[in-house]
This record gives sequence, C-alpha cells and structure tokens, in this order.
Amino acid sequence: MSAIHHAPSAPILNVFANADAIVDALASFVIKAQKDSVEKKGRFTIALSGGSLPKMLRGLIGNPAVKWDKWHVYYADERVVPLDHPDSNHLSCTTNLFSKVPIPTSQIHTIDTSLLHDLEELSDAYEKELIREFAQKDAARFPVFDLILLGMGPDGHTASLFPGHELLAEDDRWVAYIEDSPKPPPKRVTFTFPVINHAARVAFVAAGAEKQDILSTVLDNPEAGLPASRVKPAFPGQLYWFVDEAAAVKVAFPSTPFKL
Ligand SMILES: O=C(O)[C@H](O)[C@@H](O)[C@H](O)[C@H](O)COP(=O)(O)O
Repeated sequence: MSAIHHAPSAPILNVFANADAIVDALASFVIKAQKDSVEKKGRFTIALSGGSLPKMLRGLIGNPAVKWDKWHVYYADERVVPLDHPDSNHLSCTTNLFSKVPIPTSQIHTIDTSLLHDLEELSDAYEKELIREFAQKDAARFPVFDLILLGMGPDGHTASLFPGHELLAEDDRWVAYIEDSPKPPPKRVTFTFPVINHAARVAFVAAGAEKQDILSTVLDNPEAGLPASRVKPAFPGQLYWFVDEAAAVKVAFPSTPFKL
C-alpha cells in the first residue's frame, strides 16, 4: 500500500478593517489554539517573532481565558544581541506582553546569551532547547508547534529567512544562523522552513499600506518563491493570514470571513 501524501491546505486569509480589529481576532484565535492544545496534551507550545508582532498580541493581556501557566514560548527568530538590547525580540515580547501577564519566566525559552560570540554554538544550543521540548517525547524528526506566529517584511522575508538566501534550502537543521541579514541587526538565529512547515498552525500578521505590494505577490504569485510564500504547513497543519484592509487592497486571493 502506498503512503498517502496530502497537499498543504490553501491558506485562510482573514481581512480586518484595521490593526485594532486584528488585535481582537488574533487574541481569540490564539486562545482557541491554546484551548485545543491544552485539552489534548496539557500544554501549549507557541513561537513568536519580532517586528510589530509583539504589540499585536496586546489583546491577550488581562484575558482570563489565557492559561499562562500552560504556555511554553520559543522565538521563531531572534537577533543575536543581549536580552536587554533594544533589538532583542525577547525584550520586545517582554515589554509588550510578558511583563504584563503571569507567565512563568522558566517557560519562556530565550537564546543562551553566554554564546553570543559563536553563532554556530548559539543556534545549536537553541536547537537543543527545542529538542528538549519536542524530541524526547516522540522522537520527532521535526517539532510540531501548536502555533507559530510570523510577520512578513517588505521584501517577503519571514522570521530571518530572506529572499535568495541559502538558508531557504536548509532541510535538516531545526535552528540556523545568519550573519548577513539585510534587515539589521545582521546576526540572527531562526527556525528553518521544515520547523515552520511542521507546525499545527502558522499565522502571519501583516498590517499597513506598506505591505500591499508584497502581500499580493506572496498570496497571488506564490510561484515567485518568496520566503513568505514558502510557508506551507504540511497536512493537517494550516496557515492563516491576519491582515488589514490597507495591506489587502491589491490581493486577488479570496478572503474568508473570520471564524474560530
Ligand atoms: O525579528 C524580526 O526581524 C522578525 O521576526 C521579522 O521576520 C519580522 O517579523 C518582519 O520583518 C516583519 O516585521 P514588521 O511586523 O515590523 O513589519
């Protein structure tokens, strides 16, 4: 009997009037993912990005449905800087979210800043951090995050996976490093595509008119192969887009009314 391979499902595109409307819907979506995951296995594994994303998570603050003690947080990408540096994604997430909610700090998995001088060791160590969470239990080839939240840059990059970069072809490592990021700072560690594409749910959050050209390329012309178009979670994983009308104005790809 031959194995059945399911093609990835089409992305679900949700368009909202403005960024505030995204904030509310995103909070409901994250809480639903948390609820499903906690019911199934008693924990919720989520990976976050930098940029504007941490601020967009403000709808979770003060929400009694969030079970912070069940959250296990990782970074889909992180800048290679100390954790209190203004460029740190962890600092941004802490300032915008974690400092305002009762999440156990031991469940927020940061890069090991004693290794900032050696990118190879730093990314290996972060990969091991993921292996501790995921591989011991089921010897998985790749981790299956309950939810990965991503942003998209104006060149179509996501996490620290940039157009034309050799890291786009990485098919073995879970975490890789980059020393020549076109978006500063240049040194970063990032989840690879196999990790992103094994997640149960991946959601992009993109708002603002400056995203309109790239959003239409990524959704309407995926064969151009921009990094954001390569996010295609394997079945039964699902990709969602949370965008505002300003970003979606040139998109032909059909949107779906938001539902949980
Ligand atoms: O650490 C980073 O730089 C990011 O993780 C990066 O991939 C970001 O998500 C996009 O550049 C979108 O950034 P904005 O949301 O600020 O446009």
